[in-house]
Amino acid sequence: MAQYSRISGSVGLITLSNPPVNALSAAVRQGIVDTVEKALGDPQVKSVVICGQDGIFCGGADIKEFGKNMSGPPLIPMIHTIECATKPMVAAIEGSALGGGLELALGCHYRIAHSKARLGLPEVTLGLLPAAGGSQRLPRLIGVPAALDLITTGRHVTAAEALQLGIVDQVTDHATVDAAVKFALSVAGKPLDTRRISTYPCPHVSDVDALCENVMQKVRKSAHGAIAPIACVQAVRAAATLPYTQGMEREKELMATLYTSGQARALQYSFFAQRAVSKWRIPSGARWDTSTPRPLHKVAVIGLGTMGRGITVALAQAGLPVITVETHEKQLMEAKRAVSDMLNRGAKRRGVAPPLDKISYSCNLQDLADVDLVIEAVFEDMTLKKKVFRQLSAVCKPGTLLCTNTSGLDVDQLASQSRNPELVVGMHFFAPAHVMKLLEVVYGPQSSPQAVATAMQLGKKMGKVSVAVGNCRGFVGNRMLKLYTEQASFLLEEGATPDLVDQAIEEFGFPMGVFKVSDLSGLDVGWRIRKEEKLAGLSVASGQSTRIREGRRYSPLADLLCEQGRFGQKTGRGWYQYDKPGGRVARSDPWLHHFLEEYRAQHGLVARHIDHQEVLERCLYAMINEGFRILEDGIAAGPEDIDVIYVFGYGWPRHRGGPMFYSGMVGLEKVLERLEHYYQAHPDVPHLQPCRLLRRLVARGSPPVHKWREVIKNLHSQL
Ligand SMILES: CCCCCC/C=C/CC(=O)SCCNC(=O)CCNC(=O)[C@H](O)C(C)(C)COP(=O)(O)OP(=O)(O)OC[C@H]1O[C@@H](n2cnc3c(N)ncnc32)[C@H](O)[C@@H]1OP(=O)(O)O
Repeated sequence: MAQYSRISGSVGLITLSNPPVNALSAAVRQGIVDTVEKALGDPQVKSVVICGQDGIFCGGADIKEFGKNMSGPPLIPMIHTIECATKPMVAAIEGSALGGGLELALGCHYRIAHSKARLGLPEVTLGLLPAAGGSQRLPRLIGVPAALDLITTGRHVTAAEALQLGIVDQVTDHATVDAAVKFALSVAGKPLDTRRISTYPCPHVSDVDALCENVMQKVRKSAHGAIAPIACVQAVRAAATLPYTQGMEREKELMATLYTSGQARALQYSFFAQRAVSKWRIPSGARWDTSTPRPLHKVAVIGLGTMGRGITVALAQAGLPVITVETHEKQLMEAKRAVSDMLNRGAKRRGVAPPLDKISYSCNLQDLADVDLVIEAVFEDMTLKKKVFRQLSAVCKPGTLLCTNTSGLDVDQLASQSRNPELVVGMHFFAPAHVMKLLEVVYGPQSSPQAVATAMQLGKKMGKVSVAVGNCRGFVGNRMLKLYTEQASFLLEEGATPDLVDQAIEEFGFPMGVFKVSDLSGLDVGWRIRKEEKLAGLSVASGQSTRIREGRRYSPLADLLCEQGRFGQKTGRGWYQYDKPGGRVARSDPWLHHFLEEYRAQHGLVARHIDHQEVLERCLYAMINEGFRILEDGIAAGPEDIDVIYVFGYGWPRHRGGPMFYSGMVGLEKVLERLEHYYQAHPDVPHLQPCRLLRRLVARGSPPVHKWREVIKNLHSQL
């Protein structure tokens, strides 16, 4: 787990060896302890280089070991021994030095990094802090403000930035280990007193309390209830105000609270869930490791509205040649300007050249004859999309993959319009498409393994977290969201206000409450869909009660607001009021409260007191119940898929893992009991009826989330 050799006569070389990222498992830590002892005890060795096998220094502590009984040598004394060594210790950093990996490097006397290496202390993203001395050494090395930035955000820095900050001593474009060995030879025998970071005083900051308080306030605002960023500030403050040994005590104390917290469990689950979804498998038996994606030389986007433009930008930024098509020259030119602006802004931010030359613009569908993949992003209208699919099917070369960007339309219906339905998949992007990380890749019963693999790989290339999901109304994300927003409206009917509901949701950790999101995205979008579905507007069958549609409870509140022209931010009025159309700051609206009172009076509803707990239970448990139904239906392969969709696409607080993980944290019995309670109170809301899988899991003793797949498999085999 750590190999030892002597090279260039007097350099001891320690190579961490634990593929794929050389994580510091118990065996690796033991290997380091043993090989360091060997190197220090070998009189021939005058200096030591520590590197990692296969081009990566170290991805940090082995996250799989967290939550289990820790065995093997602990990191802190191991790093302390390295720092106290009387022979120069040099870290040769290639690939990544993250978390415990960087802490190990900070224990060394020198650090040489390859120019492509990335360094960071991302523990905060796992609900932890750098507790192997990282929170105490980094501020001593680079100063408190820079350390606060790196430790509270967990961001990775490039080798160039690391050099500028003073984290590394040298950056090389050549073989890193060779450079480190050369360096180690040059420093052999030199005094090390000035190289032990733990002995450095923390660089002076004029008002450390004010600085830390300022950062604390920022962190509190952006953390949405996450505790690790706050502990990170406290740990760095200890480095700035206490001697090293006392700072280490504080680091340990803070870590002890985080290490066993539910938030750390949720964040670590989320880390693995994000990776698990890339290993997709679908009911046809096709899977990630047996399906070969199609090479993409040229792709196309049809329809350059908001979504089409964002998708074009994401494709061009991923380095793909894109041809875009709009119906009219005027719209095409408008879109070209907007796309170019977006690319220019993105390039400026990243300090690179804008990939403007990757995109060509056309009004002629015939220009798509030679593309390998098309993403159709026209208006969300089935008739229009079908027409486009028929045209594409006639124009494109055989084998071209046809993808539709839709937020919920039936992908199978569209596939039926194509000559090759096996080459059709849905690609549900989230707005703004060049920014949002989530992509739902929607497969149908006929989609070929290659089509799914290609869309998944394309998503990855665009930097997205792609999740393969089955075809159903709203797919996974929007299908669940519908139940959440529906409950929110019911709560208004029963006595809540948008302010109260949003406050409860934001306190839970969502960046924005349900009504603020609705105002932001525009109430008219859902209204148009409900009118098409004949749930709203003039086409509603006469004689139907306003509050019942298709035999179940329906809230017409959003429709009524739309009838008044209250579409949200864009009209300056919605569930809230704004200072002007397009205004961003939501203010409570007395008109709305009065409107709700009148509505209740009109329908004989008596307002009752609703507390935050009920808001959360009604909105979140209804959504979670639908998540279980989605698993039951086989639309998502496992709870991780749903959780990743919610964390990356819907603002679910990552430190709560995702809706399915959260239900396990709450306790499945409790979720079941509360759903039963609410279903009894609202029998006209069938979605509150606890579904079979939830009942089955509770009957099986509520196994942890990673065991659910077995229960789901059994359930499917009985159907
Ligand atoms: C009181 C107790 C004191 C305890 C002290 C504990 C101290 C903790 C400090 C830490 O070090 S916490 C860990 C900090 N490190 C990280 O957060 C890094 C996590 N990893 C990454 O960011 C990336 O994996 C990477 C290193 C940048 C590589 O990215 P790449 O895209 O190349 O590969 P992935 O698909 O992400 O990963 C490949 C494979 O490796 C698994 N893995 C990655 N890192 C770890 C890890 N630190 N521990 C265990 N496993 C890891 C990952 O899950 C993938 O596995 P798969 O099975 O192939 O999906």
